[in-house]
Amino acid sequence: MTTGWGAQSMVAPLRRVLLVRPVPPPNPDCWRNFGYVHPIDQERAAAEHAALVTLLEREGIETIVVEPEDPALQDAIFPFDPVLVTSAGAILLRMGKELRQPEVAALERVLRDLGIPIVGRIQPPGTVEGGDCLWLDEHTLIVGRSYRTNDTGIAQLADLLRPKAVQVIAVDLAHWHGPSECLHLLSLLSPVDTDLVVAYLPLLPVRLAEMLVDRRIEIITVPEDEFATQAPNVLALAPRRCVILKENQRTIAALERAGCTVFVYEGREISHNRSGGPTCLTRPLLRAW
Ligand SMILES: NC(=O)NCCC[C@H](N)C(=O)O
Repeated sequence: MTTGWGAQSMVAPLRRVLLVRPVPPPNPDCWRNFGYVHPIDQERAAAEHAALVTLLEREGIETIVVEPEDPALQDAIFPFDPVLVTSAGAILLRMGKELRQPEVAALERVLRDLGIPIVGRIQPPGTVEGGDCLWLDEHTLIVGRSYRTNDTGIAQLADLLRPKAVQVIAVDLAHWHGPSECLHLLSLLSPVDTDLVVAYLPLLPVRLAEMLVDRRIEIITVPEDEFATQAPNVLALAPRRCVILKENQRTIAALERAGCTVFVYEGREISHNRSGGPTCLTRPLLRAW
C-alpha cells in the first residue's frame, strides 16, 4: 500500500486515488432532483464504475473505493469535488450545489480514516467545488468563478494556500446553460502533460487561454459535438497516459497523434446521465514523480 498524500498536479504519475461507488437511489424519481438526464439504471452504474476501478488498478494505481452510507448522496460518485489534496493535507471545500453539501463530512471521515490531515476548510457563505480547481503547476491553482464557486470561497482558498506558496488565480466562467446545469472549469479543459492540454476553446476564459499560450502549452481542441460527450474531461494517469469516455473518437485520435496512450471507459450512467467525466469520478490522493 502506498502512503502519503499530495496532488498539486494534474499530470504527475497517479499513485493513489479515491473513488466512491454509486449507492442505490432512495427512490426511482430522485434523478430529477439531481438534474440527471434520465432515470438511474443502478445495475449499469455499478458495472461501469467497477470497470473504471479495474482499469485504474491494471495500471498499477492504488484505488481506495468507498460507498456512501446515505442513499441521498447520488452525486458522491464524483469525489473530485468536495475536497482538494495538497502536499500539506486536505482542504475541505463547500459545495455550491446544496444537495451535495453533506458529501464533505462523508469524505472528511474517509480522509481521517486514511490518516490524511485536514489543513483547512471553506466556511459559509463561501463555496468552492473541486471541479473548478485546476493545478497549472504545483504553485499555481486556477479557480473558475462559476455558479458553484463564489468569490468568498475563492478568497478563503487563496488565504489557505498563500502560506503554502500557492498562488490562486480566479477566472470567470460563462453562464452557458445556467445554474441548473453543471459547468465546471474542468468541464472545459484537462492537462494531459506539463506542456499539453485538451480543451473546448469557445468557452475557455480568455485569461486562461492566454496563460496557456504564455507558457507554450499546446492545446488539443475538442470539436463541437464531442464537447457534449465530455471530451475535455480527461484523467491523466501520468504524462501522455490518459483516460477518456470512449465515444470521443476525434479527440482520442488527436491525443494519439500527440503521442498519448489512451484508455477508454463506458459511462452512459456514471458520466453522461450524471454529467461528470473521469476527472470528476476520481480524487487523486497522491501524484508523485
Ligand atoms: N468535476 C465535475 O465536473 N463534476 C461533475 C459533477 C456532476 C454532478 N452531477 C453535479 O451536478 O455536481
